[in-house]
Amino acid sequence: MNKFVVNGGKPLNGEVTISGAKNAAVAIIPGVILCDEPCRIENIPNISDVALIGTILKEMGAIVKRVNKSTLDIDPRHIRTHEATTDLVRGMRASYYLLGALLGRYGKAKVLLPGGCNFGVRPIDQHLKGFEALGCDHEILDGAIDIKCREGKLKGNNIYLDVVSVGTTINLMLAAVKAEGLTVIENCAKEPHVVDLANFLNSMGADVRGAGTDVIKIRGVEYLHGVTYSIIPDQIEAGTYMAAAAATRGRVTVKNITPKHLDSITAKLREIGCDIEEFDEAVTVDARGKNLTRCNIKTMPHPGFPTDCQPQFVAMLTSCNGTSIINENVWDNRYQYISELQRMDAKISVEGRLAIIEGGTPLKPAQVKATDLRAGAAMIIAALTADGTTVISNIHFIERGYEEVVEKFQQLGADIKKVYDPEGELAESV
Ligand SMILES: CC(=O)N[C@H]1[C@@H](OP(=O)(O)OP(=O)(O)OC[C@H]2O[C@@H](n3ccc(=O)[nH]c3=O)[C@H](O)[C@@H]2O)O[C@H](CO)[C@@H](O)[C@@H]1O
Ligand SMILES: C=C(OP(=O)(O)O)C(=O)O
Repeated sequence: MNKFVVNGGKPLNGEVTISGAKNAAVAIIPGVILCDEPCRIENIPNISDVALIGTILKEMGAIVKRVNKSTLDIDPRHIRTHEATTDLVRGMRASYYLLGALLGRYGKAKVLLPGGCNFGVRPIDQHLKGFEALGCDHEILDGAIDIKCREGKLKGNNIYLDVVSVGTTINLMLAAVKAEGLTVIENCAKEPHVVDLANFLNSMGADVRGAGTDVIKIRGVEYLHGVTYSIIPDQIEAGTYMAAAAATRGRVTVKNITPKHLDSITAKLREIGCDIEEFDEAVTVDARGKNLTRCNIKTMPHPGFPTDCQPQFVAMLTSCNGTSIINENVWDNRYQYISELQRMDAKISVEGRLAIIEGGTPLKPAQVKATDLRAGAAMIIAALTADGTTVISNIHFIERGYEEVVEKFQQLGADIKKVYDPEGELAESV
């Protein structure tokens, strides 16, 4: 089992280049299924979730070729099945986008229920309600969702989402792009990756309007042509390096980003006392010599503070003076990692959706594990602040969403390496 070994206690310094956004890539790649011609997708992050969705598409018959580290050519014309029932589907959350894409192409889909990070229950009732409104019936059979259009082709409709859901907004956009007539989705998610998918679909000839607002209108089209499309930068990867800069009292310039996507993150870093300088496609976080102080954070759908940066900010706030209160408002159970931070002597208590951090006492090195993707990133940040050697296991979670995480932190001066530990393999298998 691979582990990260981190010798912490040094400020990060320098520049880091952010990769393409995981949560856009994992929507756009299945989106290619809807296209009637081959597509080239650029700025794809080299992460395991992307490898997984690429392999699933290949197994379905698509020709997927890596042109270089960040570019994939995908020819969906050879896909001959509306089914994705390989076990790989359970390895990630975003495999549920195969439902929308296959429904849009075939009017039917059979896809295993998805996996992804465990935050307690992750329902898909809103996805299914939306598909039903577009004219589909579904049943759950052998762990798969089997869904069929009642009349062969999906029909546009008005859909009001009961909760603001990224996955539902994206899945319904995928399903509706080739449906008959007009689909109106209200109470949509507004995340940058929702807008990126809409831009991708429109570049192929779709008619999607309003992405980035509460209401998205999609008029179905018959044909989508091939394109070359570049994925947006990863807002959450950027936020992770920004939090790490603050936690270590360093100075880091995060490059290849869209500063607007980071507004809620830069606002919090300014509030605790960091200097932030914004450029066209970069932002510098300067925390050198600062006496950083507490803040409160409530996670919200975009443009609110992203839940996917919550663990990284909790780890960072352990180093800031005063009591910070976090309100995790999106997921019921996204604090499993806090017991790992407590191993490092973090003074954090959890009361329902609140995490209360008594900051300002240094963390101590320990053996910890990543309990999920962003929790793993939080462990790296915590380890970078702790004087001594911290060993992080379960790093496959981190590799789901961070490209070259060791190399990028090393480039900022961190003492971090990946090691293979055969004993760990035994320990983790029991
Ligand atoms: C692959 C991907 O992009 N994953 C992201 C996506 O997950 P995902 O798309 O799964 O998250 P959603 O936005 O759908 O979930 C938001 C909230 O809606 C609830 N809900 C969702 C769907 C549904 O049918 N019924 C329902 O009640 C969820 O329980 C949760 O409380 O957005 C989350 C919120 O920004 C992020 O944490 C994930 O990183
Ligand atoms: C929770 C996340 O991903 P997923 O929904 O794919 O599990 C994430 O990116 O932080």
